[in-house]
Amino acid sequence: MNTPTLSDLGWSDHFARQLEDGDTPARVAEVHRSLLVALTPDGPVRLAAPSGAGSFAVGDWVGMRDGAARVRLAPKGEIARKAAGRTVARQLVAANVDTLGIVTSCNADFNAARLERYVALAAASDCLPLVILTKADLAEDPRAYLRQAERLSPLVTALALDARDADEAARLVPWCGPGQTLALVGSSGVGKTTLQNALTGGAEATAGIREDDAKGRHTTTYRALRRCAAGGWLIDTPGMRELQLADSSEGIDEVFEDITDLAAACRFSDCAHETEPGCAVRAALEAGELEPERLARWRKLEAEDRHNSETLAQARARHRGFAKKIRAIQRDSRRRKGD
Ligand SMILES: Nc1nc2c(ncn2[C@@H]2O[C@H](COP(=O)(O)OP(=O)(O)OP(=O)(O)O)[C@@H](O)[C@H]2O)c(=O)[nH]1
Ligand SMILES: [Zn+2]
Repeated sequence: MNTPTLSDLGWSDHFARQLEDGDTPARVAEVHRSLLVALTPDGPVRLAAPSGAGSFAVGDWVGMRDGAARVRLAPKGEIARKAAGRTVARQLVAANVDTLGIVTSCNADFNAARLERYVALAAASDCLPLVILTKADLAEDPRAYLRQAERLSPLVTALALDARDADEAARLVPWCGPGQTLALVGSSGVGKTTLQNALTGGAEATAGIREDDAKGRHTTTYRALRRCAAGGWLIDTPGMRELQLADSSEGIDEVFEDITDLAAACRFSDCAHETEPGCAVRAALEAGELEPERLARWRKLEAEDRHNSETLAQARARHRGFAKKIRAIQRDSRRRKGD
C-alpha cells in the first residue's frame, strides 16, 4: 500500500492547532521501553522519548524535532486501564481511537452486563461504540441479539456477521477507512483475530522496527498500529486485549442516562434508591418503566467503578492496613507455635 498522507494517518485541525513551529507531526505506531516508532508521510521514524516512552500511547500524535518526540499533542480521546499490581495506576492503552469495536458472539458469550461495561468504557474514552456480533451463522436468530445490543444504549450501533466471510467482514469498512482508527475488544475466542486479518488482508503493513533491532535486524510488521486494506488503522496491543473497566464513571453515566436522569428527580440528592421517600428510581421500577436487571447492572458497575477509581493514596492505605493485619496474624501464629 502507498505511503499514507497526514490525513490518511488521522491528522486533523484538532492536532494542527497544537503543533508548534519547528515541530513535525508523527503518529505513534509502537511504544517501546525507551523509544517510539512513529509514522509520517515520509515513512516510519524511530524517535527518542526524552519525557519517557511510557507517557505516550499507540495512536498518539507527537510533535517531533531532531529525532525526538518533543511533545505529545493532546489526544481527541484516550483509553486507559487500571494497571495490574499493587498500585492503582492509570495506564495508557491507546489514544485517538475513533471507534471501539466491541466483539461478542451470538451465543453463550453474549452478556448484556459485559457489553454495557465496554460501552461505558467507549464513552469514557470518547470512542464510538460499535457492537460486532460474530458467529451470526451459528445463531438461529441473530436479529434477537442485535435488538438486545441496540437496546443497551442509544449510543450503540450493532452489526451481526460471520467474521470468517470476507464480504461480511467488509461491512466494517465504514469504521476503518482513511484517517479512521478502530480497536477491537472482547473475550478470547469471539473472533477478533479473524476480523483483524480480514480487515488488514492478513498482511501486516510495511516496515516496522523493534527496539532490540538496534543492530540492524529489521522486522517487517507493526503489530500495534496496523494498516487496514480500506486505508484506516487498527490498534492491536496486549493492553487492548486485556482491557477492563477503569475510570469510566463518566461513561457509565452516559450509558445509563435513563437511570441517572431518574436519580436526578429523587427527592434527596444522596438517595440510595432503597427506602427513601420520593425516590424516582423506585417509582419507575414499580411502574414497569425500568427493568430491575438494568438497575442491578448499574449498581454493580457503579460499585466496581468506585472500587477501581480509588486513589493511589487510598490503595496504599488499604495495603498498609492489610500488611499490618497479615503481620499480626503471622506474629500470632509464631507465638502460638512457640507455646
Ligand atoms: N462459525 C464462525 N466461527 C467464527 C466466527 N468468528 C470466528 N470464528 C472462529 O472462532 C475461533 C476463534 O476466533 P479468533 O478470531 O481466533 O478469536 P479471538 O477473539 O481472536 O480470540 P483470542 O485470540 O483468544 O483473543 C476460530 O476458530 C474462528 O475461525 C464466525 O463469525 N462464525
Ligand atoms: Zn432514589
